[in-house]
Amino acid sequence: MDPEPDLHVSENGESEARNGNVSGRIEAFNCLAGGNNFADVIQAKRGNFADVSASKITELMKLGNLESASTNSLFSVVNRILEESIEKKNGDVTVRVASVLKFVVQEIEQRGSKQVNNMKKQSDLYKSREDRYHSKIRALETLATGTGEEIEVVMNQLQQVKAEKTKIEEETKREKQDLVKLRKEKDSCESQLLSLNEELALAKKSFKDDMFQLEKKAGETKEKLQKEIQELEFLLTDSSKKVKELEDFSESKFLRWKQKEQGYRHFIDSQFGSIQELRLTSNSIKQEVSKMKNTYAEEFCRFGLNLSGLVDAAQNYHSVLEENRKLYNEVQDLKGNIRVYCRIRPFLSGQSGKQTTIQYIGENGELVVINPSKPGKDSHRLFKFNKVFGPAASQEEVFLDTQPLIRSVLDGYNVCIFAYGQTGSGKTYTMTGPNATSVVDWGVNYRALNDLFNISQTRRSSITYEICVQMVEIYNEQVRDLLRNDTFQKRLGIWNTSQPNGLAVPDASLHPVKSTTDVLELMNVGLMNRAVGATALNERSSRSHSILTVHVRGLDLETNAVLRGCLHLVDLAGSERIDRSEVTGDRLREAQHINKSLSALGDVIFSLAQKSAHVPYRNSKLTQVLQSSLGGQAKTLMFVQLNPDVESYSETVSTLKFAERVSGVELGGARSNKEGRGVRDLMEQVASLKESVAKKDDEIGRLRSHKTNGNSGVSVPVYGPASPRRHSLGGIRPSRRLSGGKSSSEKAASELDNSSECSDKHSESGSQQSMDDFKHHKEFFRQSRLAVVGNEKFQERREDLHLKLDVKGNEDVELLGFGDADSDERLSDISDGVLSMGTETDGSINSIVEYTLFPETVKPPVEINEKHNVPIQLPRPPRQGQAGSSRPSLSKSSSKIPSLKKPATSSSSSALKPPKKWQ
Ligand SMILES: Nc1ncnc2c1ncn2[C@@H]1O[C@H](COP(=O)(O)OP(=O)(O)OP(=O)(O)O)[C@@H](O)[C@H]1O
Repeated sequence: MDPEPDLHVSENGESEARNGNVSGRIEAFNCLAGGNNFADVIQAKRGNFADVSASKITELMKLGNLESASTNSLFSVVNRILEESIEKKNGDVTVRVASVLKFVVQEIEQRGSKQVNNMKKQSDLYKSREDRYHSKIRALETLATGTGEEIEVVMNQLQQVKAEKTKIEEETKREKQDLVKLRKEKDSCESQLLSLNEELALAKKSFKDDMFQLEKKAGETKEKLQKEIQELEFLLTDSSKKVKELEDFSESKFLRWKQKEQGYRHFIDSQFGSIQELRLTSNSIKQEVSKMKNTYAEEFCRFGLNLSGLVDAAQNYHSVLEENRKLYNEVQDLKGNIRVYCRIRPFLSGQSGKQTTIQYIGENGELVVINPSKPGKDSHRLFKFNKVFGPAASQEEVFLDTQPLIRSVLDGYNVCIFAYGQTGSGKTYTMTGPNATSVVDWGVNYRALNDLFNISQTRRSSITYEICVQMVEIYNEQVRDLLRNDTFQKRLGIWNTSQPNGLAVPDASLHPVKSTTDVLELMNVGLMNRAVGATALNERSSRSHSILTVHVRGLDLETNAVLRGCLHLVDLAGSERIDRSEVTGDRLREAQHINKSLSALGDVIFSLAQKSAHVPYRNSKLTQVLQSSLGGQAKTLMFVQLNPDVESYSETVSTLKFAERVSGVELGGARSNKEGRGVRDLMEQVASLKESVAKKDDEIGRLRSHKTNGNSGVSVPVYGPASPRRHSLGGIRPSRRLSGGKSSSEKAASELDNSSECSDKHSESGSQQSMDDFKHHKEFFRQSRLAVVGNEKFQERREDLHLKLDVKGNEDVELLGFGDADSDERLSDISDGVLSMGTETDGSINSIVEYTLFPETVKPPVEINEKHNVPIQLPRPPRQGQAGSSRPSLSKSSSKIPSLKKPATSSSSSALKPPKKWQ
């Protein structure tokens, strides 16, 4: 900090140097002694200069406060004012600031001019002093020339003066320098002043603009406020009016409410009275209700007890239904009905927009198809089968219902499963499956064999099984072995009788298989060899019937009994009409053959349904191959495949009609091909009996000749052949046919009675041995008749034995009960002349039991049609209390089980009508 100068500048501009220092004086000039006062004022007002009123500032200026302020402080004041004014941008402040600035600038200017004047005056003063000193020097010089001493004094004085002079000169020099500095300062002040002026002008301008804007805004706001005030005033007047109205209204309402309140009070009083009354009555009602509640609770308890019984019954209803279904199937099994499962193919990819003919699929095998293109009364058709599988049914579901049938092959039954339906309806899909490599997609064939292997493995400790397969196809009425490549084109012969070993095509190669893998390999070979072609209905259509035959031979390790089962798995060729498949040439020939063979299949089935004496198996290779499974004691299952497309409606209906006829066919109860030890013992017994009979015959003959020779006087009557064999062949059979009313076993026993009587009568000297043998035989039949009621298998043995004794001689032993002979003994064109006799029973267990238990319900006697040597069924006398046959038809039996009743369709009776056309 500079020391505060103690120099005063008088008003007339003369400065008095107290310390004799010029620069100090100039500083003192700059830092006005009285400036402290103004600076204090400014200091006090710093940052709040806007609040200094204009009058006060003018007052301050008038008082000379500014004059006494230093230039630096004035500049700093100006700066601060400008900064603040820029910050605040206040219009009023700007005006005041402008005036202050003007004043300050004027002051600075005045000072500058004053300083210049002072400097001039000072330099004049110095000049005059110098002149005086010069004259003094000259005077002294003149004096010095007078005396030496004086000279010395003068010289000293002169030196002093010179020193003073140099001092003054130095001072002058310094002052000059100061002057230069002051000038410079003045220049900078002036330039600062200029820039300040410019800034002031700019600030003025911007302040003016701001002012204008603010004024404008103020005007607008004022207008707005005025408007709002007007509105508010208007609202105020309006609301006051409303308030008045409301007051009036509320007053009138208040009056009305008061009136109402009085009315309600009256009403409440009266209501209160009536409530009291009601309370009393409700109390009495409550008491009554509680009494009633108690009685109801008691009754509910009683009802609950009764209902629980009903609930149990309802819960059992479904199991009963299921049982009914099982029983129905069992009844069908016992009758030997062909089982029919219907499977509907889903629409294939790209067929999603197609209309379906399937309207309803029932749980109990009901199926309703409609013809959407021909709506009307007759557009709906109802069919009923053993089971209907919808489009969503999986391969596994389908097989689950087929499994029991396949398992019975291991118990020695013959089973035939075939798929029937138009081209592309899914026959191959069901039988083989779309992809042999995927187990999920496996069809019935693979699953069946897999199952056979699995079961045979689980039974291996008690029964050992051998399994062999054959695979043939029937293409254009030629049978081809699909598993023998070298003889692929070779035509195979078909045995024209049912073979004891179940080999319908003996020439076809027989392949032993030990695992499912073996089967898969063989079947792949077979499928590759199958004749396929494209038709308008299917890209890769099977143009042949393929037959996979599985032969099973089981040896019971305990009893040594041998089981023989045979499983035919048949994938028929498409059944569509020729015109639909749009084929010509070779394809036409194929289609004709296919249709012919399917038609022959229909004829056979129809003949079987009608129990015709003649079954035309020979009309096609297909029926010849399947003879053992269609007419024998086999279990048969048909898959009816349907294409749901509405365009296939007529095919679908004709397929369903065919299937319905098939489902009505009774083949007779299936029989197991079991060659047990008991049977073998019996056969041995029979053989020894026959031997002893033959011996007796010889003996009798010998005795007779001996008597004739020895006693010529006594004539010995000559009888016909005394052997039971000849007797049975000649005499017994016709008598059996006409005997009526007796069961086969009884008849056999009576025949034996007759024969023994005959022996007694005619061989007076017959040996005791022979008599014993016959008695033993007779006794055997009696025993077996008693046993049959509880033992069906024994019954079968007995019948076998009866047939053996009755029909044939020694050579029949091999065929008894083990082959695939037609148990109904219907006359087939294949067995013409071999099994020419009829029989009283249809060979089924049912009928045998029926004969045994109800001898009066025997079948009508059969007469021989002389011309054709064919047995003719005579009308059967109606059984007591029963109008029809002793073997109730399906519809009759099902009428006893309401849930299983067949739908009353026009085609339901068709099983008894000859088909117009099978295809
Ligand atoms: N249940 C099903 N689920 C899915 N696709 C099926 C089903 N049934 C059939 N298909 C498909 O329908 C098409 C025709 O089936 P498939 O070849 O088995 O008929 P098909 O009756 O054997 O014909 P063809 O008589 O010409 O041999 C095939 O593409 C098959 O994969």
